[in-house]
Amino acid sequence: MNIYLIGYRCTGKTSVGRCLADCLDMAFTDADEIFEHQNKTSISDFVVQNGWEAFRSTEAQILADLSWQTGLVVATGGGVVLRQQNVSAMQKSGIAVWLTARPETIVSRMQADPATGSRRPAFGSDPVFQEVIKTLDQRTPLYKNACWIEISTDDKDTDRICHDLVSRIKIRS
Ligand SMILES: Nc1ncnc2c1ncn2[C@@H]1O[C@H](COP(=O)(O)OP(=O)(O)OP(=O)(O)O)[C@@H](O)[C@H]1O
Ligand SMILES: O=C(O)C1=C[C@@H](O)[C@@H](O)[C@H](O)C1
Ligand SMILES: [Mg+2]
Repeated sequence: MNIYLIGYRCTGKTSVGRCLADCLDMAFTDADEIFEHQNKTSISDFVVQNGWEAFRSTEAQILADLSWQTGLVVATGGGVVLRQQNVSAMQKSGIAVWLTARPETIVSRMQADPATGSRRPAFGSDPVFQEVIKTLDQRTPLYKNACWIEISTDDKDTDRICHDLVSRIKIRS
């Protein structure tokens, strides 16, 4: 069984995922890192050259490959729920945990993280706060539908989130 961390940009999928894998003695993997490694380019450069649909297709292929493996904690990309085939692959091969955060939290983490320029290209021309509100509005039902557990990451450090998550996974399984 795999544990998939889903949620918007900067909700902490990568940070919490590493900690969770350590705590549960599972292997950690990050779909965005695999993407950049396989394509030998940053996500931002890939999207500029090939567009978002090409990104989504490659992302789906990576997810499908991971879903054949077991014992993984997978930090997914923030848009993984946009394709139903990804949701089905996650549900067949494990459980999905939805990490949430307020839009203000997301924007402040995005602005502080040096990886934003290369990993989190804008979806359009909206100012970042508006983009976050609009995209969360579209995706919230998709995250909700895909997940087994939902956990807020506001005002908590990664260790605390990880600890809470381990307890909740143990109670529910
Ligand atoms: N609980 C937290 N408290 C404070 N800062 C956090 C927390 N979780 C993550 N961060 C910070 O937010 C930034 C993004 O974190 P991370 O890369 O784990 O998010 P992500 O959900 O994997 O994002 P993406 O979808 O873009 O891959 C990092 O700078 C990280 O240190
Ligand atoms: O929210 C999104 O659609 C994305 C989030 C990142 O993790 C990357 O997967 C990419 O920038 C797309
Ligand atoms: Mg990540």
